[in-house]
Amino acid sequence: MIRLERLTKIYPGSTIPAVDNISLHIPNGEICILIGSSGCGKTTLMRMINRLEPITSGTIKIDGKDVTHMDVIELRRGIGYAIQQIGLFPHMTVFENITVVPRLLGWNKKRMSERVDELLSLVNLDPAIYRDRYPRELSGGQAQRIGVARAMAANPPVMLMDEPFGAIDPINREVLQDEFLKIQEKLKKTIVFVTHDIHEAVKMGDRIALLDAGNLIQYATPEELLTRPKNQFVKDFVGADRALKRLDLLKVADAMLKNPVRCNTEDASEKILERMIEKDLDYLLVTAPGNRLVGYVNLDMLRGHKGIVGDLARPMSITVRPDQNLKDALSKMLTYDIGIVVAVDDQGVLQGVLNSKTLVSVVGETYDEHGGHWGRITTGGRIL
Ligand SMILES: Nc1ncnc2c1ncn2[C@@H]1O[C@H](COP(=O)(O)OP(=O)(O)OP(=O)(O)O)[C@@H](O)[C@H]1O
Repeated sequence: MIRLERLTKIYPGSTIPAVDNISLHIPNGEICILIGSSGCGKTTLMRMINRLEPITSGTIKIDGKDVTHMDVIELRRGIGYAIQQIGLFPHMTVFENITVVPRLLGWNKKRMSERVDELLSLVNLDPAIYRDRYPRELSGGQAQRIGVARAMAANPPVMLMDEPFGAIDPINREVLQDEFLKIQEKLKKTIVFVTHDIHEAVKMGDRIALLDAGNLIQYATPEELLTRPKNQFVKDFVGADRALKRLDLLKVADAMLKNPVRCNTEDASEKILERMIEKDLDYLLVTAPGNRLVGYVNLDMLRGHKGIVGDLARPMSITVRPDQNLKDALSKMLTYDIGIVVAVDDQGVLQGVLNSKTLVSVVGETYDEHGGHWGRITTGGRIL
C-alpha cells in the first residue's frame, strides 16, 4: 500500500507548490491514475515516490515504510518505472535493455534469459524474433512493450508508469491497454499511472486522482468520478459526454437481461410457433442441453415446419461476452446493424441478452443534479 500524507513539493526558486499538500492512499494491487491538465503536478508527484524528486514536506510510505528513510537503491529495486519516452538504451539489445536491473541485482545468465523470454511472451512479442533486436529495429508500440517489460523485470511489487502508452496511435493503444489489464489481473501490482486521457483513466483505473495546479480535486473510482463529479471543475474535465464514457466502464453483464426467453432444440416447431404468436414474439433463442446457445428461430422459419426447432435454428452472426465493455458491444451492434446481441461465455453457454434500448437506459443514468439520486441499473423488460 502506498500512502501519501500532506505531500508538498516546491521547486527551488519557485514560490508556488507543484504539489500542494496532497494526501492519498493507494491499496495494494490497484491501479491509481493521476490525471489533470499539463503542469498540474502529476509527474512531480510520481517522481517523489521513487525519490527522483526530493520531497519538500509531507511523507510517502510504502507498506508502512517511509521512503525517505530507505536506502534509495533498495527503494528503486522495488519500484518498476516506465515512461512515455520509453527510455530504452539505443546501443543495447532488447535483452540487454530488459535486464538492466537484474544485472545490477547480480542474476546469472540463465535466470535472466528465462525472465526475458517470459516477459517478452507476456507482452506478446516472440522472444526468438525480438530479444536480440536494437530499439531502432522496433515499432513505437513494440518499444513501449519493451519499456513495460523492462519495468517489470525484477518483479517489483510497485510500478510507476508515466504515460506509458502516450506516444502510440489510438488503435495500438487500445491493444496495449487491454494486454496490460490482462497482465495486471494476474500480477496484481500496485500501480501509479499518469495519463492525460480521461478514456484511458476510466478504462485502466481502479481509482482516479484528478489534480489541478498541484491540488487533489477528487480521488474516486471511475464510476464515482463520472456519476458524482464533486464540482464544476471535475464535470468540465470529464466532459459533457460523461454518460457515454460509462460505456468504457460498464460491462455487458451490467446491462444484459439475464434470463431471456428461449426454447430447446428438441421442442416441436408447431408448439413453439403457437407460443410465440400467443406471446407476441418475433424471434426466439434456441438452446441445447446445458444452456448452450444454438441460435434463433423466427416466425417465418417455423411456419409450416413439422420437425423440431433444432433443425431450423440459425446461428447468431455475432455474440458478445459478459465481461466485454458496453462500448465494444455497441460498436458490434452498430457494425452489424442489429438491435439485439446475445451474450455467451467462452464455452458458448447463454448468459443473457443485450438490446439497444436497455443499453441506452443504462448509459443514460447519470447524476440527477437536483435530487442527488442515481437511477438503478435496470435491465428493462423481457425483450424476446
Ligand atoms: N525541475 C523543475 N524545476 C522547476 N519547476 C518544475 C520542474 N519540473 C516541473 N516543474 C513545474 O512544476 C509544475 C508541475 O510539473 P509536472 O511536470 O509535475 O506536471 P505534469 O502534470 O506532469 O505536466 P505534463 O502533463 O505536462 O507532463 C509545473 O508548473 C512545472 O513547470
